[in-house]
Amino acid sequence: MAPYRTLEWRNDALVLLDQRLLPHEVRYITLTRVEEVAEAIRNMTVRGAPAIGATAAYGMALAALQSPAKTVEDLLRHLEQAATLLKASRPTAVNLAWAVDRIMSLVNALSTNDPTQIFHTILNEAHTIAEEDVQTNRQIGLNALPLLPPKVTFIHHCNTGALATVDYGTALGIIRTAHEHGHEVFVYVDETRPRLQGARLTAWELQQLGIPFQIIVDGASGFVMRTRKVDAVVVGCDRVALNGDTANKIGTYNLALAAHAHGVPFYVAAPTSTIDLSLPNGAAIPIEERSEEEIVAFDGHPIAPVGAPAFNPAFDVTPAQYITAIITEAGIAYPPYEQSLPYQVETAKKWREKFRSLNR
Ligand SMILES: CSC[C@@H](O)[C@@H](O)C(=O)COP(=O)(O)O
Repeated sequence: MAPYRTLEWRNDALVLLDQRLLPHEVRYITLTRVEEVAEAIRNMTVRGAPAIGATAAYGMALAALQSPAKTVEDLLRHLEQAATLLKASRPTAVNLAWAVDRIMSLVNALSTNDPTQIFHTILNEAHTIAEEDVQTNRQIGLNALPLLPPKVTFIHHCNTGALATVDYGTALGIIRTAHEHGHEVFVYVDETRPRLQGARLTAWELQQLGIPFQIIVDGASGFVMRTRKVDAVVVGCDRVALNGDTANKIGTYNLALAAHAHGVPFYVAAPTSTIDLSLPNGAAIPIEERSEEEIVAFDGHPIAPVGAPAFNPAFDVTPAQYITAIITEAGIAYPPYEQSLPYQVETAKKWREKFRSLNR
């Protein structure tokens, strides 16, 4: 593994592992301004729904630290602007808004005249969000264990590992937990066009964990399911609507259709911070469109003819009917998701409050 976590707070700055350079270079960048944090999220220096949520929380701490405001009123105005900037940096993963709103509601509930106290409150909450993320991921892995046979072959899409979170990972965390608990694990790793999170990042993590795998091109998953024994597809998510419709990296929907056609269980690993109960279904999930450049060129090298147009939605929505189960830190949600998901969210919230009161 890399020497430090994907993201860490050190000496009043946010340190991020630059994921654009992996797997060939391990380089960290140090950010001291909220504008830099928003840009790092936008340009995918840091990516993965839980990781960008925690990053944004630390971005709010930087906003408080860098603010020239002399009064609490001015500081609150400055923080509102920072919240808007961060939330606009990537639209699909709800963890971003979830983390920023969590910080803002805490700040708004404070009655203090001391800007320093506001900064410390934000920083503590960012640390809490980061630590909760790691525990959540480990629990998702444990919750999934009963679903898996002792010898288990997965297909996995994108990167959902330690790099996509503060540590450990969600769907990759399930694979990791199975491996740690003695299951005989093999993973087909979707390369995940166009940014190759699978070939670059998931393969890098699996190699370091000593988990056997092969990279496949995204279009190979149907053939692999048909000709080789695949026990489960596991993916992460960027936003899950009340009815279970799930937004995740582009290509997930195709994978779910192939899994359905071949009778392979399709599991979504979802921290409850990624569940958006305010949306009745997936139609209202905002889907980020990224630049054509990501498709017509790779790493600055042109692939397509000069001037060729491209359409680049970064995510798609898998209808709930193709999802066998959604695994959260509170347990396993089965259809009908309108009933099971609110229960999971409520349970996780109660645990968080209990944990918070025990640590007070
Ligand atoms: C635990 S990560 C879950 C999702 O965020 C992941 O599957 C994904 O789609 C990441 O997309 P990315 O564009 O790399 O941020």
